[in-house]
Amino acid sequence: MYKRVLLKLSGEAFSGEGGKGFSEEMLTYLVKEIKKIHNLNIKLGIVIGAGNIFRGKELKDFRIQMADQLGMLGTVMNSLYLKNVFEKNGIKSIVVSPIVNLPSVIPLKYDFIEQYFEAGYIVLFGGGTSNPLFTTDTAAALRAIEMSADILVKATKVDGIYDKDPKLFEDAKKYDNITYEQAIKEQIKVMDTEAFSICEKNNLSISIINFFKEGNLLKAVEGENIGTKVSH
Ligand SMILES: Nc1ncnc2c1ncn2[C@@H]1O[C@H](COP(=O)(O)OP(=O)(O)O)[C@@H](O)[C@H]1O
Ligand SMILES: O=c1ccn([C@@H]2O[C@H](COP(=O)(O)OP(=O)(O)O)[C@@H](O)[C@H]2O)c(=O)[nH]1
Repeated sequence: MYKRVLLKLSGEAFSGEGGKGFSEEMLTYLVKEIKKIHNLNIKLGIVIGAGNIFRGKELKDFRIQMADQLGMLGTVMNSLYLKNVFEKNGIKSIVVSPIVNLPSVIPLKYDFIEQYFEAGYIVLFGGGTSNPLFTTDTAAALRAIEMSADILVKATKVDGIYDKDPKLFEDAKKYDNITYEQAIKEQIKVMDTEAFSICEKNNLSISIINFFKEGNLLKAVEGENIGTKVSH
């Protein structure tokens, strides 16, 4: 079982696939899935996207730098939202972010992260990488390395990495294992090339799983390869 896990959650984990906003049903499901791994006494960091609010690319009339800043703020909003949901369910968490100064957001300081873990908090990393032109996949890779995670779990809406987009091609074939090199060469869209590259350089394995299948998150943390594992 992995002991230090960075979980990348799409904003769609809050809204349901393809949706916007916050769904009560989805949040109940999210809490149930998180409780299964939180009880295992692992050090858990979470990077949340903002696809349920803004994705920079979706704001067509905006300059991308502007749109991406809205996206990054969205990730902080989601982090605070999740902190509140966790609180109501007896789960201790803390929001850290380099981009905003708010009373319930703690500035990102590497030296303190371990103390939050030791005190039993889930650390919610908001604000992405703090730079436009990136996505939260890259932020997840960065934070995973910074917290010395054993694994980066990308919980998304497909069962893993396929030889082509499974949402578009019925005959797409899933890889159980793939190297970073192959993922980059084949320009696999499920995660940014930057994220693959950061993980490759730092020898951090990635587990791509379908978040919307009950029990998948627990299995991934227990080390079962239920989706696709990206490694050397
Ligand atoms: N080769 C591929 N294997 C798996 N998924 C792919 C592939 N190419 C494109 N995709 C698409 O990538 C999507 C997941 O990426 P993305 O939408 O960025 O996830 P998230 O919002 O969870 O960060 C899937 O819905 C899938 O349709
Ligand atoms: O380092 C970052 C991370 C995120 N974003 C912006 O925030 C949005 C939300 O993140 P993402 O698309 O990764 O969300 P997800 O698809 O995972 O819900 C992105 O589209 C970007 O516009 C950004 O500019 N820099």
